[in-house]
Amino acid sequence: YENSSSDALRFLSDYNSTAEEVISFVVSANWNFETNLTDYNSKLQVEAFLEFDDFSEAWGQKAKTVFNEELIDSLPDPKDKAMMRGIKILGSANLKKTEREELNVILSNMSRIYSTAKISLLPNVSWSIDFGLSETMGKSRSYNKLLFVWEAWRNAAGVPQKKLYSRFVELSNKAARADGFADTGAYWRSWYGSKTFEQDMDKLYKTVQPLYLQLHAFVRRKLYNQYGSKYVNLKGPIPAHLLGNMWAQQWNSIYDLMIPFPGKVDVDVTDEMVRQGYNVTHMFRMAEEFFTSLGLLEMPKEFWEGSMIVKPDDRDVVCHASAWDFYNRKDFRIKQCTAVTMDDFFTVHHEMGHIQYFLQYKDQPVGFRGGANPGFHEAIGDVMFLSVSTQKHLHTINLLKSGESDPETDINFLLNMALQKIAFLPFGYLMDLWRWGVFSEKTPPERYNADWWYLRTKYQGICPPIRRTEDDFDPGAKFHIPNNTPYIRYFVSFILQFQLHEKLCEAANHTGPLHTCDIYRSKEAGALLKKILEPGSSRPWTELLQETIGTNKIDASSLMKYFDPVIRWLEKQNVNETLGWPDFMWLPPV
Ligand SMILES: C[C@H](NC(=O)O)C(=O)O
Ligand SMILES: [Zn+2]
Repeated sequence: YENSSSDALRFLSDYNSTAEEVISFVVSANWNFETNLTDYNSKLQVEAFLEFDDFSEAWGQKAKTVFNEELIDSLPDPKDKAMMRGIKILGSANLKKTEREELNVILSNMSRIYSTAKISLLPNVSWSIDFGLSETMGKSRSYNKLLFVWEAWRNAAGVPQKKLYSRFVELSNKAARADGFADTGAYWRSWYGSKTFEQDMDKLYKTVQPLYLQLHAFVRRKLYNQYGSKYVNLKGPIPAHLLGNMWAQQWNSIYDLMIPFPGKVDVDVTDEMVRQGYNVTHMFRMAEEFFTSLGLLEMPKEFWEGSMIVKPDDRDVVCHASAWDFYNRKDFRIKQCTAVTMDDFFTVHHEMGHIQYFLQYKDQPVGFRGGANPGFHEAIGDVMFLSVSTQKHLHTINLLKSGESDPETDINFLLNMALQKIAFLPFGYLMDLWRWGVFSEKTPPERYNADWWYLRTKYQGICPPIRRTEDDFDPGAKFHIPNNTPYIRYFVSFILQFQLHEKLCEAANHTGPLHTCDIYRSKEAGALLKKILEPGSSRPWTELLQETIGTNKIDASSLMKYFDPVIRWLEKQNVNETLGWPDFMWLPPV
């Protein structure tokens, strides 16, 4: 190739066809490891990632040496410019061979430590996070049993990661800085195309914080009623193990402690699913039919042949659910250790939302097979489930006897949704606030845990139920840290999904409150969604959003509109409550 625009375009098309084969090979090796966590598969996974580094280096160096900035700037199509710029980012291929190997081995080990961590409650009964531990955190109402599980999980899954993680940060930053980024966090934020992304997110969080404070005060009062004044301080942070979830990130498992109007129809249809003999395949087929009812694409046969939808009983796997694009325009899979529950029915839709996105942009060049920004990818499936979880839809699919609602049932429903969506917002925000601090080195290894708990108390208003020291590494006990999956995408998604829901409901000619909208079978809604998904990451997300839903901002007004009835109800419940946690340093007695 020489430094000419015709050669640049030839280079890009050659890259695109070669990249598919290499990426497909790497994804397969990664799949084989995550669905069978053996030493042998880890070795093959690391080797595949090293081959990908060689590929990135070869093509990246060529892009950097043959085509200069002026030429790239002169390319007429902004898509070609963007693609060329992407190829020039070498990532871990910037590192020496020995460092590349070290980095990939660390990532493989952190992933395996997390997914194989088990704790035993009884002799020869050991539980992993997905089978036993999460269920206990959701169901137990014993302060001390919750505490035992909460601490044991952090000892098994978090502590062993700490030294691996600090070395990972060094290597990851070295690679990012060689690409011209300040650190890994700056590289991750660059995917959102905003020079003021950190400020944007801080402003966005401030718009939803008042809603969170109302929910937090209400839930704290209910936990005070349940566990007493010894363990719950009505002016202090809530002990983190009492919220029904291993990470206190979503609180719907303790909804039964606070049902506003008991005796109404139960929005959690798990029992009915089991009664009707639902199996996992049926859950996947139901989700698929929701998408095809909108005129969107069905799952290809390779999906049904290749997916892993239940936990195998003969080997260790990464159970945390995920959706996979093999970048060969043929293989698309979900890996999920699915149980017949409403929570898992939600996750099936979440993961299938990713697959639908993959299918819609599969004919884009490889470099554009991604979300318009990562928050889009996390939002699609959740938007579908905002319709599926309505009484109207659950009645339509025969999981509820009546689709009729009334104001009190609405409050019940909206509180349950608030415990999933509003409770999540500070957690979704702080996960990468902590990591951006780590990558920028404001948070050095000797302050990993202290800074983590400062953010957990500052934003979530929760506190550790027992003393924490720097021998602990509590961030490591949350999947996305050892598995190096960025997280601000979920914060963006949990707000964006209500904007999309509102516009899809308009397209579906929905009338009435937003929270009762079900877009099922609306071809108009499907057509609008298709317009959002097809471009992948080939266009700036702000332009795409402006063109499709009439705004170029992530904005919480739709979320506030959806939850308005329950926020007003909470404000009434909280008239005598302290909002926030002025006793910031309070801790429960051990
Ligand atoms: C919200 C996020 N979802 C996901 O990983 O798919 C989580 O589970 O922590
Ligand atoms: Zn996801």
